[in-house]
Amino acid sequence: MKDPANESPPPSARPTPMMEQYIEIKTANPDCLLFYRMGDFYELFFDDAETASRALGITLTKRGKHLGEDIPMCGVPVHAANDYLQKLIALGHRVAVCEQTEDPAEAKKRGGRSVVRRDVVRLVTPGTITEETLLDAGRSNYLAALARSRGTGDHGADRLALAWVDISTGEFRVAETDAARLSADLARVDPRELLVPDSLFADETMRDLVRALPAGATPLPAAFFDGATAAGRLAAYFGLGTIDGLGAFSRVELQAASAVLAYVEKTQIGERPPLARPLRESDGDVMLIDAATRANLELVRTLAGERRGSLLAAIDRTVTGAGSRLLAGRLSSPSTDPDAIGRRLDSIDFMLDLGPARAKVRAMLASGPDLTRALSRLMLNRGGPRDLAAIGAGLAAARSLAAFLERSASTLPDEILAVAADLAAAPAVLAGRIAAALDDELPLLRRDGGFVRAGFDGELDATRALRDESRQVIAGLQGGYAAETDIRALKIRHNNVLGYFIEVPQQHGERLLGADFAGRYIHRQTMAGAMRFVTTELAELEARIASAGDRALAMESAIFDALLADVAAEAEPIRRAAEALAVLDLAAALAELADSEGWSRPAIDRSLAFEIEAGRHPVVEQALKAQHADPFVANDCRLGSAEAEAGRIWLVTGPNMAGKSTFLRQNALIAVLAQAGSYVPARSAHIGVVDRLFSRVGAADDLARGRSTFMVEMVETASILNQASARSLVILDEIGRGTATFDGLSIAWAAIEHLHAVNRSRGLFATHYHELTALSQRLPRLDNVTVRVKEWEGDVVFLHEIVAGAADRSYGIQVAKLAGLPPSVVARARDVLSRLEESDRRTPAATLIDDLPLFAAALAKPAAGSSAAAAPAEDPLGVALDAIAPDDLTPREALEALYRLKTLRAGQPPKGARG
Ligand SMILES: Nc1ncnc2c1ncn2[C@@H]1O[C@H](COP(=O)(O)OP(=O)(O)OP(=O)(O)O)[C@@H](O)[C@H]1O
Repeated sequence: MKDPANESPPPSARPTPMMEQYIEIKTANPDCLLFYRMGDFYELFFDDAETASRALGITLTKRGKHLGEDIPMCGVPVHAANDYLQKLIALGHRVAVCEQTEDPAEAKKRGGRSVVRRDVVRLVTPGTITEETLLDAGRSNYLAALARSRGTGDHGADRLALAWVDISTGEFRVAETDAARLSADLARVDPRELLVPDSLFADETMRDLVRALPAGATPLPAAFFDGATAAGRLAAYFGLGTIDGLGAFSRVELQAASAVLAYVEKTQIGERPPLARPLRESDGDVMLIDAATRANLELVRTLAGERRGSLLAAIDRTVTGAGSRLLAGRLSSPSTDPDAIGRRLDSIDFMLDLGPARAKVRAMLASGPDLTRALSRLMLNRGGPRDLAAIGAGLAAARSLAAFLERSASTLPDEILAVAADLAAAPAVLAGRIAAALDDELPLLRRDGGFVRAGFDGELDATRALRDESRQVIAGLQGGYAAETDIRALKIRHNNVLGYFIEVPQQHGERLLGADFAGRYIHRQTMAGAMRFVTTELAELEARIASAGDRALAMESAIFDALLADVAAEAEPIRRAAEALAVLDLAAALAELADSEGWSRPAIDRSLAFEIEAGRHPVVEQALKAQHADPFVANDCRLGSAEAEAGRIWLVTGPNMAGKSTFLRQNALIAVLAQAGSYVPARSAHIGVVDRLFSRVGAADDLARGRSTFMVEMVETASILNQASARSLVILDEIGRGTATFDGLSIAWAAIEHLHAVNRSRGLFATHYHELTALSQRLPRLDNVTVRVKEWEGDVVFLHEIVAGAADRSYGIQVAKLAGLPPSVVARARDVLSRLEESDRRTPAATLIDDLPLFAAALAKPAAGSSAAAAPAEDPLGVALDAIAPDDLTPREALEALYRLKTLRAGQPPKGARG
C-alpha cells in the first residue's frame, strides 16, 4: 500500500471523501511531505507519516483504513509547526503546506459527505524559506538554477549558466560558467538548493558535482528552463515590457534566471517576493576558489562544517545579520578588480578616520533590525507586526545614519557616497507612520491583535473602550444580580456555546424560575450541582462585546494592510537602504578589525607581485592569544615583484610542527582577505590580483565518493596542474605523502617542474622530501626556505621563523617524543633512523639531480614515453624483463629467468635517492 496515489481502490473499499481529497493533493505533490491541515494540527499520512515520525521523533498513530490496511498518521500542532519544519528542511525534506480554504460551515451546507476545501498554499523547500527561525542570520540562503545549452559554446562545447536568488533578501545574480569551473562556482555560491533540468540531473558527468552539494539538487522538467519563454517570464516578474533594460544576458543565462523565477512562483503559489533585478557577473570578476581549496582554507566554515574556527568567524565584527552575510559573500567571492577593491578599502579608511565616532555609527547600525528579511516576509504575506516594526526601526536607523554621513559629505569615498545617497532616499515618512501606529510590545501574529498604539486611531480607541468597558459592565451586572436574588455564589461566566450566562448552585436555581422573578431569568442548562441562566440584558451585552472585539480586530487588520501597502509601494528604496546599511556595517566592522588587530592596507594592482612583509595567520594568531601562548611569529613571503613576468615558487622544508602549513595558509588567506576588500594581517602587502587560488593542504579520505586519500590528493593536484596560470596562487602541502616514498617523491618532483615551466604560477610548496631542495640549482624561479628550529638537550625548539635555505633534517622522532610515544619506541626509532641514514650516505640524494634531464627537455620529447623523463636510456634489466613472455615459460624456465634478473640487478648501480 506504500504509495496510495498509484492505486485505485476496489469499489467495496472506497476511501472516505477526506482520504480521497488527501490522495488527490498528495498525488499532485509527490516529492513533498504533505502537511494536511485538520483543526489545530497538520497531519501526515502513509509513508509521509512514517518518515516524519522518524525524523521528528513524534508518535506514529493510526487513523481509519485504506484498502483494508491501517493508515499510519502523525501530526504536529500548528502553533509549533515552524520548529518541525526547520528540522525537516535541515534534513533535506521538502514540505507542502495544505490549509483549509473555506469555513467548515460552508462545507456542511453542501451536504453530508462534503469535505472542507483544502489547497496547498506553499511549498517549503530549503532554498525558499523566509522565516527568521528557519534562517541563519549570518548566512545567505541561495536558491540556484543551473541551465545548459548543448553544443552552443566554443568548439561545440556545452554552455552553462547559473542564476541564484536569496528570496529572504531579494538578491538575484546570474553568471555564465563552464564545465571546468562549475564546481568552483557552485562552491562559491554555496546554494541551499540547486535546480537542474531533468536531463542534466540524469547525466553521468553531473553526478559527482551534485552529490558534493550539501543540499543536493532538485531535478525539474525541461519546461522550467525553456529558452523561448525565458525573457518573457523575466519581464513579467519585474513588470517590464521588455528585458532590454536589465542588461545583456546570454540565452543560457536567461534560461537559468527564468528557471529560478518559475520555481519561486511555483513554491510561493503566486506570491512574488521583492527581488532585485538580476545582476550579471561576468567571467573573471571574482577570484575562483574550488571546493577543495575553500574547505582546506576554512574560509567560511571549518573542515568539520562549523562556522566557529573559520576565517569568517575570526574576523566578523559586524553588528547586523545583513553585514555578516555581506562579509561571508565577499570572502566567498573575492574580487579581481583592483579598482573595486580599492573602493572597498577606501571605505575602511574612512571608518578608521572616524576614530571614536565609529562606535556611534556602529551603535546606530546595531539598532536597526534585519530590514531585508522582514521586508521579504511582509511581501510574501508571511509577515507580522514585528516585521512591520523592523521596517520602521531599520528606516529610522537609515535616516539617522544618512544625517550623520551628510555632515562629512565632502570627505566621503565613492562607496560610502553611494551608501549615503541610498540611506537619504529611505522613506522617512513611512518610518514615522509605522512608529506612530505600532505599540511598543507586539504580538507575533496580526490575528492576535493589540498591536496598534492607543491614540493612533480614534475610532479604534472608541471600539476598544466599548469592548473593555463592557467587561466592567459585566462585573457590575454580576453584583446587581447577586444582590437582587440574594445568591452570593452567583457568577457570570462565558463559554463558546452559551456566550455569557449566569451560574448559580443547584439549590438556588429553582428559586430563580419562580414567580418572584417573573421570567427575568431564562433557564439554559442544568449541570451536576449548578444551573445556568441568561437574561435579555446579558444577551444584548454579549452581542455588543463580541462585535466590539471583532470590530477592533478588523480595524487593526485594516491599519496593518494600509501600512503593508505603504511598505510595498516603497519596497525598492527600502531594499536599497537595507543594502546600504550592510555595506556601512561591513566597512565599520573591517575598520574595527584592522584597528584592534593591527592590520594594514594592502596594495592591489594588476602586476604579478606577491610581497608580504611580516604576515600572520589570523586564526592561529587569535588562538595563540586566547591560550596566552607565545605570540605569533610574523613571516615574509615574496613570490613575485611588480616587474615579474612569472611567479616564483618557495619550497618550504622544515621539521614537523614547525609551522609550514600555517605559513602556506596564511599567505593564501592574506590574498583572499585583500581581494575581498579587507585590510590584511601583515606589516605590508603588495599583491597583483590573483585570478584563481588553489590549495592542496593535508589529506582527507573522501570515502563517500569511494576515493582513497591518495586518489583525492592526485585528483586535486591534477586539477591544479591543468588549470593554474601565471595569475594564480598555488599552495601545495606535502604532495605525494600518501604513497610509497619514491612514487611520492617523483610525483612531487614532476609537479614542481610543471608548475615552474608550464603554469608559471606564484606558489608555495611544503614538503618533507629534502631531496627536492636540489631542484633550486636548476629552476631559476624556485627558492628554498626553511622553518628554523633550535636543538636543545636532544629536544627540538620551534622558532616558527621562515629563513632562506633547506632543512637539514626532519626531527620527526623528537616530535613523536613530544607527542608521548613510549620511550622504548622512541629509542628503537632512533636506532633504525641512524641505520637508514648510514645507508643513505652511501648513495647521496644529490646524485639524482644529475641523473635527470630538465623538465622542459623531457616535455619537448613526449614521444620518449612518460617514464622516459626519469629513466636512463640504457636499462638492461628493463630490456631483459620486456623479453620475457610469462605464459610461454615452463616452471623451470621461469625460475632460471628469475635468477638471471637477480644477477642483472646485482650488477646495476642503485638508482634511488635513499638506499
Ligand atoms: N608563525 C608561528 N608563530 C607561532 N606559532 C606558530 C607559527 N606557525 C605555527 N605555529 C604553531 O605551530 C603549530 C604547528 O604548525 P603547522 O601545523 O603549520 O606545522 P607543520 O610544519 O605544517 O607541521 P607538519 O609538518 O607536522 O604538518 C601550529 O598549530 C601553531 O600553534
